[in-house]
Amino acid sequence: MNIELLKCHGSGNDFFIIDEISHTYNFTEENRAELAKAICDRSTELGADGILFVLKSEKADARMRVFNPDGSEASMCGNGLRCVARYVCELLGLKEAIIETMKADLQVKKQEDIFEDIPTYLVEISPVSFDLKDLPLVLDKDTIINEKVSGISEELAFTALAVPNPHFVSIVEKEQITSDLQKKISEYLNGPNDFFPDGVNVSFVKPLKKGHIYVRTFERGVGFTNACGTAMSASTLVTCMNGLNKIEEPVEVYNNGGKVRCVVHEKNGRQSIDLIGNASYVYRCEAEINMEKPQEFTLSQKEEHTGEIKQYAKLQEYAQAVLKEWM
Ligand SMILES: N[C@@H](CCC[C@H](N)C(=O)O)C(=O)O
Repeated sequence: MNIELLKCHGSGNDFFIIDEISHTYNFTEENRAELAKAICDRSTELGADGILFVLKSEKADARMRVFNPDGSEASMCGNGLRCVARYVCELLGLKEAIIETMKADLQVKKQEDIFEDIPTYLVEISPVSFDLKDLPLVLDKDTIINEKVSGISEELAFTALAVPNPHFVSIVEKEQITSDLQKKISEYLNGPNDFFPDGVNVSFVKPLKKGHIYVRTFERGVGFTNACGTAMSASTLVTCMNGLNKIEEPVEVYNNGGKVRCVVHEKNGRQSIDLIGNASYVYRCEAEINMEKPQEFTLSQKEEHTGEIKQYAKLQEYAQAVLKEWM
């Protein structure tokens, strides 16, 4: 089977978009999982943090399904949704759209460029839940908000929230960022453990100065990535709950792949977050894939988006310089 792939990224969190609106691939569920394992494998010519399948929707402008490199399906992906937002808006000639995801239909909108000549989209991150059953996190209580959980860390306090994919967030100091603590906790919680039966995305957040934070995430089904959009959104909310930032005010969120902007909203006691950032294209190619042996693919017609790559490098350089100064 010949499959068209579009390599894209949001904050250096990179994905392949597979368009099932314009093409009929007739993937089975097993095909999707196996395809993710094969083409996201970084030891191959391809490699990515996930696949974004873009499908027709009966109730929205399009539907997004996200698969992690380990073949698991994620309920949401913030950086991926910005890329899908751009793809769908350009495909359908729209400035805003509604995208159906596993648990919610979400609003996406074209925005003013976050940095010179960087295609920028705003995506809605919601619903938010602190109910441990929604992650799930197995503990004999309903929520974990800024609490130490015995058996996970005696040192750090965490907040558990679903947006709606599961996140475990701790506000830390620089020493904890540079230590191997996050790796140890994340690997434990994403292996066989008594707390998170489905694994969890684990983020360390370092406040830089008012309105600016740094977030690093170990993603479930992936490992450390340059950035995780839902994690940066969840982390911004956690900093607002801690009085470090304010609801309705933009927060600049730095990450290892660049920067985004998050705005937390609260209405009738329910929170949602706007995640605003780049949706960049890297290259397009065609892959000849035998679904019986997807790891033995061959590639053709690679076409690079060199202008976008160069432009994004400037944003990255800027973000790195800020981090060097403020961390
Ligand atoms: N990178 C994503 C999140 C992808 C899914 C995550 N690994 C999970 O399993 O929940 C983002 O940008 O939000």
